[in-house]
Amino acid sequence: MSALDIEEQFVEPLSTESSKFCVKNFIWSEEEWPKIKYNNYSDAEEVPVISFKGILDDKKDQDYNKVCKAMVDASEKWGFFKLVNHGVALETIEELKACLNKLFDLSMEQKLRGGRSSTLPLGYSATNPDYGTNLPWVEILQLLQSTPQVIAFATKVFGDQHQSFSDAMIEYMNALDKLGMRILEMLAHGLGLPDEFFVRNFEEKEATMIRINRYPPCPLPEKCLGLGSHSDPHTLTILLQDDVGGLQVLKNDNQWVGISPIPNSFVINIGDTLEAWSNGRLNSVLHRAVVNKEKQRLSAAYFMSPTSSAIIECPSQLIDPKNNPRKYVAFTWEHFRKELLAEKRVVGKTALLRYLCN
Ligand SMILES: O=C(O)CCC(=O)C(=O)O
Ligand SMILES: [Fe+2]
Repeated sequence: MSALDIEEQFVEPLSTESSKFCVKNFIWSEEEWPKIKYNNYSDAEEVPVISFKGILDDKKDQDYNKVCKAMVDASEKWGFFKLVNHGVALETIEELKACLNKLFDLSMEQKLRGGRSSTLPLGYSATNPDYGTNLPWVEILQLLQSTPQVIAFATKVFGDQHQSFSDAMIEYMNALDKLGMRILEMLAHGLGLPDEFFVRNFEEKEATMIRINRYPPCPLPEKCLGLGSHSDPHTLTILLQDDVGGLQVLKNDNQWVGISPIPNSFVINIGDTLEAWSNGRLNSVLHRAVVNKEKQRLSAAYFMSPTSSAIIECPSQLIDPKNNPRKYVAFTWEHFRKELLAEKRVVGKTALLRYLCN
C-alpha cells in the first residue's frame, strides 16, 4: 500500500457516528514523531527495579531502610522505577485486564453508553476529539476511585450484567490504594520525613483517578503517538502495562528511553504534585506512549491524588535557604486540578510553572 493510501485509511476502532477519522487525522507535528520503536529497549540504561520481597511484613529494619532509600534515589534520578513482589494479588490484576479487554472489545455504540455525560463526568472516550490536532491514538476509560461512579459507568454499559466489571475495578482500585499508600510512606521514610507525612493527606479517596488506555494497532506508528509527551500532574502514578511495550521516558540527556515490560510488575512514577512537595528532589519526568503496527496494547494508570483541600508545601527539613531555596509556593490539589481542567490538555511539563516562587 502506498504511503498516501495508508493515510486515507478509515480508522474504525477510534471513530464514532459523529467523529469519523482516517489515519491522516492522527498524524502529529513532525518534531513529535517518535524515532525509537515501541520494542526498542536495546541501548537503554534501564530504570531501577525495586522489590518488596521480605519487607511487606511491616518490619522497619535495615532492609526496609535500604529499599526506601533506593526508591528515593530512583525517583531523583529517573522519576521512574519498576516494582516487583509488590503484594497485589495476580488474580486481582488478571481479572481487571480481562474485564477491560472485554469492555474495549464491545461495539462502539455500547461503549459510548458509558461516555462522558451530565450524569457521568468521566467515562469512555475514543481518542480525544476535543484536542483538534495531535490526536492521541488511543481509547480511554477514566474513572474516579468512587464505587458509585464505577457502578454508574458499568451499569450504563452492561446494564444488570455489570457486577463482574464493577467488582474487578473496585477490588483493583482498593488494592492499588493500599500499595500507593505504602509507597508514599516509604518515600517519606527515605526522605527522612515522618512516615505519615504524605499519607495523612490522602483521606479523600475519590480524588484519585484511574485512566485506562487501549492503543489499537496503528498502520503509521512513525508519525502517530498513543499519548504525547507529558508529565503526570498528580502525586504518584502506578502504571500497569501488558507485555507489548510502548512507554518511553525522557532522560535528563534529552534521549527517549523505552521501558521494557517485565511480568507481574508495576511502573511507578512521580507526579508534579510530589515534585513540588519535595522541592524538586523527587522528579516528575516527561514520558509518552508510542504505538505499533502489529499489536494492541493495554495500560492502566492509577493516579494517586491527595484530598482536595490538602496543602502542598515542601516541609522545611527539605529546604536549605542557601543551596536549595524554596521553589514553589503552597497550593491545594483542588486549585491545581481546577487549573488543569481549564487548560484541557497538558503538554510537556509546564503545569507546575504557575506555582514557581517569584
Ligand atoms: O500507556 C502508557 O504506558 C503510558 C500512560 C500514561 O502515561 C498516562 O496515562 O498518563
Ligand atoms: Fe502519564
